[in-house]
Amino acid sequence: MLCGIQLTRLVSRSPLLSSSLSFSRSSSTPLLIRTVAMAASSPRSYNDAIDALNSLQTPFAIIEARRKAGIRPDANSVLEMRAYLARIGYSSSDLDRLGIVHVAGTKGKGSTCAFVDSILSQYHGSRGTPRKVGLFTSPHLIAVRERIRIGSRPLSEELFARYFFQVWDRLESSQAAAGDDGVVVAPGSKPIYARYLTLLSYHVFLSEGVDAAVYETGIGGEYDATNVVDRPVAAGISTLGIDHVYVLGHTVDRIAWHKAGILKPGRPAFTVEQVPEAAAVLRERAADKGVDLRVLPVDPRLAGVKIRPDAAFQKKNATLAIALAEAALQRLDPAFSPDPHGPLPREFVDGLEQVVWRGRCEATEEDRVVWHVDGAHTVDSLKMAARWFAGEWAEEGKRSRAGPKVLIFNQQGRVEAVDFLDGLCNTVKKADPAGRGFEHVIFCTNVTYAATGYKRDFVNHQYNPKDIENMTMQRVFAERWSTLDPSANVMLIPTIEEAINKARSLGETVEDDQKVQALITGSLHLVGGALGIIEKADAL
Ligand SMILES: Nc1ncnc2c1ncn2[C@@H]1O[C@H](COP(=O)(O)OP(=O)(O)OP(=O)(O)O)[C@@H](O)[C@H]1O
Ligand SMILES: [Mg+2]
Ligand SMILES: [Mg+2]
Repeated sequence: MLCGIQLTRLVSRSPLLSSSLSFSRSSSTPLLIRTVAMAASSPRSYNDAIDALNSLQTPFAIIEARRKAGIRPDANSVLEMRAYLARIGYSSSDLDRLGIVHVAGTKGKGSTCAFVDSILSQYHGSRGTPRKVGLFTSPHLIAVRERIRIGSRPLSEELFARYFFQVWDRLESSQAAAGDDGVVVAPGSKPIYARYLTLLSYHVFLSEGVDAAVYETGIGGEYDATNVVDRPVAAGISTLGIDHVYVLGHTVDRIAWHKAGILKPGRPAFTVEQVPEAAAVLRERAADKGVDLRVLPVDPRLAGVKIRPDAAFQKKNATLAIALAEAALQRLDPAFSPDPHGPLPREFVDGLEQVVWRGRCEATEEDRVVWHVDGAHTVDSLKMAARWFAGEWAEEGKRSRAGPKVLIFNQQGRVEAVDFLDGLCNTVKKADPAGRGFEHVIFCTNVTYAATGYKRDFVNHQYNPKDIENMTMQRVFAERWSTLDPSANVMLIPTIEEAINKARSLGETVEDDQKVQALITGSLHLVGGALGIIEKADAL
């Protein structure tokens, strides 16, 4: 026992750092070369591509050094992306062929993009327009390839590997020392992980003849890798709040400044209602750029449309998606004309109702456990997730099935994550008429399996390996939770697999008609790993 916290397995004995990959952080340079050499001589499979991609992650030590030196992404980041784009054979005007809908925001970017994609795919199905719809999102839930979709389906492993190495070879063979904007990137060099995937997405979509591509920004907007698009068919900014404070700044107005970087002169632009500080910055930046930014109240045409979850935040996402899809269709189909007062076209309703966006407010049930899974990882979105869980739990209560509440939580990257816990704890307590919070609270790492470590697609060099081995963050979380709710049974469990097994074993102790009500949240990597284990498969 550790200050009332039960340590379920001795952390020092856990194989946390064993991974399905052959290289370690301490020897990344020579092994990186080996990975590349292997890739060149082998059949170049999907796994080879993921290994090569993982070698492009910035190691923890370099991230730390940059942080200490105060180095942040700046205008050069975008110039470098343009240079890389040129090296793989494209100019930013080639991107015009993609009919890009560009989305930034702190929360709801991915959901909004998925809605737009789903609506456009319905249109494709019924009218043949667009010809092909592409979707680029981040991060991934189960596998890297789901970040690049065509026709709403993740790129196949085969296509991913083929295009991945085409980009790789073009970059390696390029002798150019300067991009079209004069920025020098070393000959043969490659951009880091997220930028490489962005570059790859352009190559995939252009090669495959995509004519409507929906793009989620990675971090921010102004200096984001996706911000090489000069003429999007429309830009949208979803709900703003606090996240990525090191890169974007600590206040919502700084954050809004970055996000507004995707607004482009003369191009349709939309946002939803924002907190006043954010709204003011968006307005100012839009005016500076000569952009007519429309602020959308929740679309009244959504009445009667079954959006999941049926929550205010999701209606905002859907509202933004409708406006973006309308703008894209106006470009593509001269016959299309939106009717702001009439009912939504069938394709919009079907697109919104049938969207698949996994790992967000997702419930799945087994014998003794109902799993509630949500990848929220900011203060605000965790409150949303907690509210959703509390609502679901109340419904289960009406059916007398509500067994004990179990939380499985992790957030690896953000030191401020300990402050996420208060809202989560209190929201759930408030929703229980007896004022009880989670009876059992498990903090684990994002390491997938007890025996084999990380699944390849989740290998992450960006965190301090010692912190993971010692469960440093999780210990801080556990202590905070014990203060917030002394009656909770707080546990530290090293891997996702073991955390799930623990929740299942709690299910063995409940009454026959009851089910453990488990919430898994705090990190999309946690949630993706958990879904893979719960479903015993890659849940793509
Ligand atoms: N508009 C919103 N406001 C607040 N929370 C939201 C909103 N939309 C979604 N969320 C919450 O955030 C979670 C993540 O949603 P989504 O994937 O759409 O966000 P995102 O902006 O792509 O986030 P990230 O890329 O940082 O993971 C959802 O599961 C939900 O709990
Ligand atoms: Mg984010
Ligand atoms: Mg996202």
